[in-house]
Amino acid sequence: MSETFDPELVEAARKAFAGPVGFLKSAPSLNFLPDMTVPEVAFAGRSNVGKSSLLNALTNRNGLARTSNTPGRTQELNFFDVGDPPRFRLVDMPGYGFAEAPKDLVKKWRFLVNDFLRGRAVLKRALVLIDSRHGIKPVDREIMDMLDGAAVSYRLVLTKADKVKASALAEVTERTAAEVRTRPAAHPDIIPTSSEGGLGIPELRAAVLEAVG
Ligand SMILES: Nc1nc2c(ncn2[C@@H]2O[C@H](COP(=O)(O)OP(=O)(O)OP(=O)(O)O)[C@@H](O)[C@H]2O)c(=O)[nH]1
Ligand SMILES: [Mg+2]
Repeated sequence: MSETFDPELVEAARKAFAGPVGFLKSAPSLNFLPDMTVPEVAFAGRSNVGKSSLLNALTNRNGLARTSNTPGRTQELNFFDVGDPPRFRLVDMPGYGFAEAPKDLVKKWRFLVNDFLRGRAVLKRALVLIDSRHGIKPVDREIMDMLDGAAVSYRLVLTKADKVKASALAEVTERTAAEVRTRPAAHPDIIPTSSEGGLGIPELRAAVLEAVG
């Protein structure tokens, strides 16, 4: 189910995210990653699920991460530093699983999960975003299998909550929580969010701050 966060953590997270945010680097390949000096949280999910929009909502900066109606907008790993000096780093990942996705993108994703998500010591958590209207899809299960297999700690976040009725949101939250309960590396609680309406944004900030310690 959804979770209640300590108000002090929520306030600390609000302050942390209100500080300077800078685009650090776009990494076209795993040979060009930033140094491992700052703890990281990565945003994963199907194309068009709202990863870049959520990153903008969290940092309260429209247009920081580029968003688009066309699936496949984000093609590289994009790193954003929060705080100066940086307190943590947010990683906007390319989306997976869109219909027109070239085969090599699926391969690229396997590679990303195996080599980036598993191999990066500073990566504290992955957030796996799920569209509130659709719930978990088979391709999300594939990604969760990889994360469980690689023992990468992750948390499921519902996006676009403003697009569904409250009753449908409660239902998809419960259904999603029931499914992740059996997954070893998944956090048991789900955070429903909306980048448009602001639902769940303070809570997700708190979850990020908690993950980076
Ligand atoms: N109504 C509503 N629309 C949203 C929300 N979040 C994102 N969108 C819209 O969904 C579309 C995709 O958003 P992006 O943030 O670009 O999605 P993405 O996951 O980064 O996509 P890729 O980079 O292609 O993987 C855009 O048209 C957004 O405006 C939300 O919370 N509510
Ligand atoms: Mg994107």
